Amino acid sequence: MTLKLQDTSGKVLSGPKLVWTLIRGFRLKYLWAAISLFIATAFQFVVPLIGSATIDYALTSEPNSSEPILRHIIDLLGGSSLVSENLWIPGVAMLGFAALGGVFNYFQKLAAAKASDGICKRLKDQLYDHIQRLTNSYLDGSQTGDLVQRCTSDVETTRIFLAAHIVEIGRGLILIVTVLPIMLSMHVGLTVASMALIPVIILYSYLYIKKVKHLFTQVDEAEGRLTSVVQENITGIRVVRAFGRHDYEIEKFEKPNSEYRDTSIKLIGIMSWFWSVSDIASLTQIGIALVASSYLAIQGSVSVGTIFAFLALMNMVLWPVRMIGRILTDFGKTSVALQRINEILTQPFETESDQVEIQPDSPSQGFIEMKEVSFSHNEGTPTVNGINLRVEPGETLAILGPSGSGKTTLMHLLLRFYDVDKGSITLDGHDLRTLDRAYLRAQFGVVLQEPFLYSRSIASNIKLGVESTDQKDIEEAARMACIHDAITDFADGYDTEIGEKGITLSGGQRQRVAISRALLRNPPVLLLDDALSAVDNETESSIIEALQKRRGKRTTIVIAHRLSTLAHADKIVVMEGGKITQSGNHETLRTEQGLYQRLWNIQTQLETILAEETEAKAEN
Ligand SMILES: Nc1ncnc2c1ncn2[C@@H]1O[C@H](COP(=O)(O)OP(=O)(O)OP(=O)(O)O)[C@@H](O)[C@H]1O
Repeated sequence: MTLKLQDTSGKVLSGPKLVWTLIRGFRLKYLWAAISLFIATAFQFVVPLIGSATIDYALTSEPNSSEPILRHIIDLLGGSSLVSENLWIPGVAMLGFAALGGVFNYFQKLAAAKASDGICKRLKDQLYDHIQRLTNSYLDGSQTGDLVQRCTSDVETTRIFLAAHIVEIGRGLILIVTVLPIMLSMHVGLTVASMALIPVIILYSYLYIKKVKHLFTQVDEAEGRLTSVVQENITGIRVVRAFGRHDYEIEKFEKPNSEYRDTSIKLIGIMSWFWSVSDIASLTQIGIALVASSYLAIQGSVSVGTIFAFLALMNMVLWPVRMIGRILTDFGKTSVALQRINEILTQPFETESDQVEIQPDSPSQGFIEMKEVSFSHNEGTPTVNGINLRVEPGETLAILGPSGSGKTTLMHLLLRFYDVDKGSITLDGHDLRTLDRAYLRAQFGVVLQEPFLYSRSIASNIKLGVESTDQKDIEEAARMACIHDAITDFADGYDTEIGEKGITLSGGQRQRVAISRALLRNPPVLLLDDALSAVDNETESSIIEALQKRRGKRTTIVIAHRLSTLAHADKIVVMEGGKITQSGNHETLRTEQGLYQRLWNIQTQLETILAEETEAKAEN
């Protein structure tokens, strides 16, 4: 069931409506919790009534005709003479009722815990699912730590509220509704004196929390920033060490850490005032009740037992009233947390498009065409501009260009991580924007510039994205990527765990595992973004040799800086400043003035120098 925490006009829900929507699907559990609570409360307030009746009717022999409830209780216990001679009877009855109250309290807590855990699991599932499908632009602009905090800490704040406080609100209402008539039936004046400040305390709590709600947002956001810094630091700990940036990082951490501390202290300070004032008000209420009941007792208009019952019942009501402050505080925090969660849940999916998306029946032929493609990450300067490219089925295209010239961006546009701003990209003649994204991405085998491997076995990393496969195919893909021998050298071979709980692969090994993963899919189009940058020359030529076998059958697009990786391609394009400045093949570009020729000359000169040095060494 998908939760929507906003109304049809897009306004985020608040107050009771928010809670009511949140508990959808778990309302029966809360109903059972409320019934258990009602029974528990009923048992609990019988206890002071028995005490009161025992004092009045059995001990002090002061029956008061205005308190039929107490007299009725004594009659139920066997009459005043029997009770006064057998004081264990009210004692056992009080214990029994208190125990029964405890049992039903347990039922209530269990039901509320099951409901709140269920609601939060659903919320986390929904968040996780939504994050998988968010647009790349949203993810580019988000801090990972903050997203993690929304999925964990914000959901936890919600869980605590749902587990403890919804039922507390119920308890407060039940107590007020049930205890008030009993108190009124015993003594109207004393009831008014015992309850006079309660509406004031409730109103004060409501207004106060409303006023400081923005502070909850500040604390939550400060915590988000802190989590982001920690997350970033741990991810980049090697860079920090390599550059000796400990002090800088500690200083950088200091700022959000102090900010979090300061906002928390500010909130605690303000909340302490709130608690103190509401405690003083509650104690004043008890004082008023004590003075009033003592006065009435001196006047002789109420019995000692009535005072005992009154004070006990008033305490029972006052406790949830004091809890209202805590409930409202936590509700304030929870609504801020839910707003932050809702912000993610209302982000559009990357698949939401006005155009009808088609899913061709057969795999792609690998025919790619780009016409006048322009795209900009940020408004203003285009990242790529006026790109025209044609890659025939089975052809190998190589892209070369200085850093930041837009090569990776072009590949991301092909995978439809982003949509083009102008122009069009087609696959087999279909505009990418009309193709089903899952179909589109299934046509590509991709090795990203920074290959990501999961903390799982090597085999599971290679077969990622392939429904079912046998070991033979995994090994074949690993052989093509020249990593099979290295894997079998590990004690656990393909079952070797990578990452936190396992071994750490070298940069070149990681790249080759990622290449195996892409090759195993046997995709119509293979995209390699600087995928051979970390492998040695010999391994590079073996991989290229293996890739050549795909030639004519499967399309390959290679982005690289080394000419040795590019030279074999059918077509080579040079990108500079987001534009294609040259295109041809190795032979034509080698002789044409431009970046390719300059790189070729540098490389040839280096080779000549190396050859001369080797010759000189050999002569010596
Ligand atoms: N997600 C993004 N948000 C904003 N700008 C981006 C983003 N990704 C890349 N850019 C910018 O777009 C430009 C092109 O980046 P791109 O990664 O396509 O270059 P590249 O040619 O692949 O570089 P390299 O050879 O270093 O990998 C760069 O100026 C980069 O800063």
